[in-house]
Amino acid sequence: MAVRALLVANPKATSMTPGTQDVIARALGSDLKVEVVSTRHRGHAAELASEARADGLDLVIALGGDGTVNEVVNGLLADQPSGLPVPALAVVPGGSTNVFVRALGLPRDPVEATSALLQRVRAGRRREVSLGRADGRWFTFAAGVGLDAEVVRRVERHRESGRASTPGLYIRTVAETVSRDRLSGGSVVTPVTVEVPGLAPVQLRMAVFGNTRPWTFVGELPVDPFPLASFDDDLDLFGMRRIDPFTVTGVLARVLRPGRGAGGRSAVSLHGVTSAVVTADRPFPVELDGDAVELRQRLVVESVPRALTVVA
Ligand SMILES: Nc1ncnc2c1ncn2[C@@H]1O[C@H](COP(=O)(O)OP(=O)(O)OP(=O)(O)O)[C@@H](O)[C@H]1O
Repeated sequence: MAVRALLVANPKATSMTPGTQDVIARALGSDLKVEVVSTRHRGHAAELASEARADGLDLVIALGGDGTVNEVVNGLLADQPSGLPVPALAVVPGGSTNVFVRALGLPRDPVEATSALLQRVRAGRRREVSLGRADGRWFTFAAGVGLDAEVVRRVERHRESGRASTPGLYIRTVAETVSRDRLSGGSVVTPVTVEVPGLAPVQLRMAVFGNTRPWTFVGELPVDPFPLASFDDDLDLFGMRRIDPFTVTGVLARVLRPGRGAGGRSAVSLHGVTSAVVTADRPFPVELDGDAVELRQRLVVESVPRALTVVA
């Protein structure tokens, strides 16, 4: 019997065109009984995924960037009557960075990825992956606070004013945020306190909880501050005590070499983090899977093993 699937396509994702979506939908339709819906607004992908579960579909395919994947995951795992099976997730990359799908080992090119995905569907290749949760909201590869979240927030503002999402935009925004923070005496990036059970609280200017590796990419280059992170394990924490230009440049130079980790005196690295609480004196920005969410004054982060089945 053909697999019943829903393709949730974000037409606003960076590398999506109507032609790409059409070609991918037709290719998937050759093997699957697939319905195609384009998202019409932020949050729509979550609604569609939640409905797909209620309708008893086998598979939900996200076509877009990491924001679309994040929404689909949150829709699939949203509260529903108990016992309702959760459809498996598959992803075809259509965004700018596409961290989750690349971490699953699928090609970056959407057409190549569709072909690889169809082979895996035919072979019945599925795996369970761990996920993270931040104040109840699911994340697939990373949750960040401090410098990282401030940069994401600023990049989003640039994108709203028409700038394209490119590695250069991120690098310029990191440099701009670090130098403004320095000139303002540290008031641009809110310092946070991170508490992990069993360890003394630590004051950080940046903290990223990673669910897989690499954390992200700069173009082709993986950024790999937590080389032990894996979908089969709890979370990793990569933190920085200082974010002056010298420290940031040094840490960046290390994490751009895969497998080495962050290291250095100002970096904090922890593997196997099951939960953490982040607090600050004032509301601080948070990013989940590369998208800014509402400011928080306290954030509870937890690891959820074997949370979701994916075709990979
Ligand atoms: N029709 C739409 N109009 C405006 N925004 C939308 C629409 N559909 C989805 N979105 C929003 O677009 C945002 C960005 O999408 P997504 O992350 O998939 O692409 P991207 O930013 O290009 O990729 P990446 O995260 O890999 O850089 C998501 O947060 C999603 O909520």
